[in-house]
Amino acid sequence: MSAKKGSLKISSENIFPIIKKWVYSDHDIFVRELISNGTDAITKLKKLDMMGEYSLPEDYKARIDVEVNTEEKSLKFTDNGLGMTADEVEEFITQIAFSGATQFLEKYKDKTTEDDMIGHFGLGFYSAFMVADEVQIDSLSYKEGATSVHWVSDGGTEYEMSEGNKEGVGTTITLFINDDSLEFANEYRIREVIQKYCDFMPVEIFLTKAGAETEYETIDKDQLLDSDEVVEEIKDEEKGEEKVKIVKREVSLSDTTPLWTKHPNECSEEDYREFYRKVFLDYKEPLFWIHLNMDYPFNLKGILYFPRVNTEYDNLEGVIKLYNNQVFIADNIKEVIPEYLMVLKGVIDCPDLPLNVSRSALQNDGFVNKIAEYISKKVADKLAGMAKTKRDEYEKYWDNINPFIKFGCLKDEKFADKMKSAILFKNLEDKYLTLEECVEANGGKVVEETKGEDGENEVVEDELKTTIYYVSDVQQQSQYVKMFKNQGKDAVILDANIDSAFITLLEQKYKTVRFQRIDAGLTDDAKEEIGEEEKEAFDKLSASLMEVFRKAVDNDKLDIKVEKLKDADVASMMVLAEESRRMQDMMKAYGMDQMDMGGQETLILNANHPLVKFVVEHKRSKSVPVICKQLYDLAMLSHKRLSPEEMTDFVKRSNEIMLLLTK
Ligand SMILES: Nc1ncnc2c1ncn2[C@@H]1O[C@H](COP(=O)(O)OP(=O)(O)OP(=O)(O)O)[C@@H](O)[C@H]1O
Repeated sequence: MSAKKGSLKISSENIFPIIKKWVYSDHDIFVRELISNGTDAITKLKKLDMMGEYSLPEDYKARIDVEVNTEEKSLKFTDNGLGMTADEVEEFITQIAFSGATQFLEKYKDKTTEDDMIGHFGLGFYSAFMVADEVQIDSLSYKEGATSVHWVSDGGTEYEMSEGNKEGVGTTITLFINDDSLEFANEYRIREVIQKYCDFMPVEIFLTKAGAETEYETIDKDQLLDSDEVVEEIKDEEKGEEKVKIVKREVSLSDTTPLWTKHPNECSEEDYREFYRKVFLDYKEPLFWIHLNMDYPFNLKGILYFPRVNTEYDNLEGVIKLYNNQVFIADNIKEVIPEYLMVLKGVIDCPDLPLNVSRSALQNDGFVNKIAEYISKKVADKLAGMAKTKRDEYEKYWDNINPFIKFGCLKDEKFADKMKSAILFKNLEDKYLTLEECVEANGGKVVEETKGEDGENEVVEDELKTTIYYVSDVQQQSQYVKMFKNQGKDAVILDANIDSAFITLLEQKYKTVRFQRIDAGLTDDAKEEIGEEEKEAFDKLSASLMEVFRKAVDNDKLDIKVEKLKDADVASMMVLAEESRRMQDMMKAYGMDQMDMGGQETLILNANHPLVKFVVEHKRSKSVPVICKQLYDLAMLSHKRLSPEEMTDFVKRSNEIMLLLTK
């Protein structure tokens, strides 16, 4: 061919300055773009072979070679794909790719944050100019009689094309790295970038350093492969061993058949664990995983892991890596993965995703919403299935996974519906019960729909509801737990932050169930009945106790109730109506806990206890104010945390009381 010069047609200003100072924080994406172009070229060549339009050499092995030349400050990307003729370079590179890149930049040049975009697909070949002053293409097309072509452009608007000397079908793209991007002319940096984007590319990728000395390795002779280049045979007569020195075998940077592309039946438990360690660098074993594998109505493969998290110390943010045909796109794309699944770690590969559009468009994309729905459904199916068929195993995970499941139920009604019988409650004996089992144990029945004749949801009277008692802090509420156990009653442990909102959701859904914290009130079983004949005297006693206590703790609004408790060990306790507690929890969640919403605690005094009796009988004693304050604080302690001042007072007073023992 005769040498040809030309200029890239642009309407107004030059796009290259824009490309160079392109706002991506990740200039490194050119690696992904060039390697994906090479992969596409290889796929096309294989297709031509399958269609009988070309026949691949017997020993054909698809590969992409990346060569870094630190002296020349250049990078070469070579693929053995279908190659391009001079006309095709003209068409694909100087026309289509160029106008594609121009359009792309036009669209995004005003967007300053990365958040506005997803995936950055689309800039393509011209992304090379983000890091290079000059780019060369050497290509030989698969077509019969094709001659090789050499194209060069120095990042201006001019290019030159002439006959080249590329041997072997395929394409080499050479980048002469600009001074601002010299980091990419370093083999360690480039290895890192390839691993970031191309870890699971479907073609093997080899990285070499120009001018590097040949490396060797010694292996047992019986390990020798046909492809090995033998340098020397080593015989150890004494040991009777035969070894061979070979040129060090190449190791591909990409795993071309990542686990998610395999059928679940072909993967062992250890495969899943190893993949998890490798991809997420998390050496804590995952709890379990879900392998997604779907062809219809859209293509989606992936593996989602439930990580073992320590909710107290670890942050709950997971990582979901998104791929398009094994090419890494981005982490944690909220639009594709339902928010409550963001605690998981996993990979999702979806070739059908429209990745070159902005995030705001994704939010309203029906297809993207369907993917999110599908993922959510699969997770629910897996959990519900496990709860049904492997209950023991599921129970073991429950403490770990329950906050996430509850969050999911609050966020997504469909998920909540599917999880209905997979929600567990741990009781005081560390047994796990479903809601149904809990309600039945309390003599009730779960009724989901309580619609009246007019179709409206009926209000169910409290008396007709089954109450499930719960403990939110086993240590703090131990006094109540003991009382409960003594009465032969049971309660469930709900100690996650999310539980308050979650039980409210359950009560809305199941109108015949209500939840009450164990210290929300006194159950009838806890107190002795007061006979008619003693009522008057008892009321008097109550009134006088109230007066003494209110004075002692200096709070004339303090709500006090005197009861005869069956448990003689309990002198005082605090109760707070469930509605008031939920209101307080809600206020706390909205950061408004400073606001006084009324709904005070009630101090219960046990008229059967000797200390309370002492107060009644010795109202004028000097010890009475101290006893009252102490009883009040003790009741408070097992109810909520004391403030620092209250705690200081309590400790000081306790010491004073002990001093009395020494006298
Ligand atoms: N290594 C290559 N081998 C063969 N053809 C190539 C190669 N690189 C680029 N091309 C041709 O140039 C065209 C333009 O490439 P470019 O990377 O700019 O866009 P694209 O790959 O079509 O789309 P995108 O990168 O946005 O997904 C490609 O469609 C392809 O026909």
